[in-house]
Amino acid sequence: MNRLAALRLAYVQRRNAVFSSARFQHWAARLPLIRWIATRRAKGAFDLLAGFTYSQILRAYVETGLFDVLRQGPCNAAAVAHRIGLSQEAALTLLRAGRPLMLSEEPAPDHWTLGEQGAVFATNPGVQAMVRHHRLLYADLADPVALLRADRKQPTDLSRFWTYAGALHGASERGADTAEYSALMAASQHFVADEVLATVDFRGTRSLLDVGGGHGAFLRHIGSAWPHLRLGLFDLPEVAAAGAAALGDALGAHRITAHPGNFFSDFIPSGYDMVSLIRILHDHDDGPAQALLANIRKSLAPGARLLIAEPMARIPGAEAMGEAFFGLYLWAMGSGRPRSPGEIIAMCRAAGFASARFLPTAQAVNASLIIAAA
Ligand SMILES: C[S@@+](CC[C@H](N)C(=O)[O-])C[C@H]1O[C@@H](n2cnc3c(N)ncnc32)[C@H](O)[C@@H]1O
Repeated sequence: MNRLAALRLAYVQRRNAVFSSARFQHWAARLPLIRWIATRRAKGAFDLLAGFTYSQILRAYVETGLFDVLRQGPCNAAAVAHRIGLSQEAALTLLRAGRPLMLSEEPAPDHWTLGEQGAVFATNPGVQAMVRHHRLLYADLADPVALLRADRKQPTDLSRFWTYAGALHGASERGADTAEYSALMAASQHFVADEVLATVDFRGTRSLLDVGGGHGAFLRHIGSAWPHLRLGLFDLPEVAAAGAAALGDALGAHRITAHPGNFFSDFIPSGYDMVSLIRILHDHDDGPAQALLANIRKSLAPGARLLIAEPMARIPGAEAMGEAFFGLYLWAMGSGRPRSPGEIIAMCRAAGFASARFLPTAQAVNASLIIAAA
């Protein structure tokens, strides 16, 4: 351990000893400036304690259709109850529970409307699809210690969801089982594509190959914004075929090439001057992720670029999204982990890329970006 790390460690141990002393807590609650900090910390601590309740309130808003009801205009509790199929008392409890979370608001007595957060959720089918999907993670996290002790050796609700979908370990897609995950990915894709469009200039790029491109939602966004781009979609055979057909209908078949294959064991087609990996790398453990990067690197001519877009770990201001949320999500899924930009850049260099750099985005919870050049 170097001197700086030793000093940091000593400081953190000393700080924790002070913070955990009952005398310090008593004193901090009384001194004006410290009290402000202590109150904020206490609120943070309470949110940690109670956060699962907030998420379940949100889920109830989505699953009862309460957002849709409130979206249509002010409504009294009796009408809300009738429309979402709850007793009036239960509906009122839910309306009131969502009020401090800014999901609902009561601007005039018994006139309920959407709150500030509610207005965002209500108009966003992608976020609502995520909320619905999280019932699986919630079930897997019911006993978090058991989940961790199982060391990813036992199936979970999330691993079943993704395995049926054929998304992991190179399994083939199995017909209707893919519908739920494809719809989920497509519904949430515009968050990622918007970050990419706001950050990356495609003017000098002639062709783009999306590896693990699913049903083509990412290419549809980028291809609509940049009509000169020739587009390739690489995914497991059944996915690539369905995705390319839908993309062809949307953007014109002449612009689209389907590349069915397994990105671990098949060649990645060459001739593209940009390859994208959108929400792919974090799904895979270090060995396969490194092999995938090397496979892509082999396909690229000098100067061609790789774009990686996904939620990353250790992004300032979005730390909990990375290591807390995605850390546990991917653990429960049974494969992959969120990586910091530094880790991904090191992996790109190890795969033979000449350079790799981090591009910050406005909303890191949607995705951060790395661009690597061959
Ligand atoms: C998490 S989804 C991401 C889809 C899309 N990139 C997005 O952001 O919406 C993972 C995608 O990788 C594909 N995939 C998984 N394993 C694969 C493999 N071994 N070869 C090719 N595609 C694979 C899945 O079919 C799926 O479309």
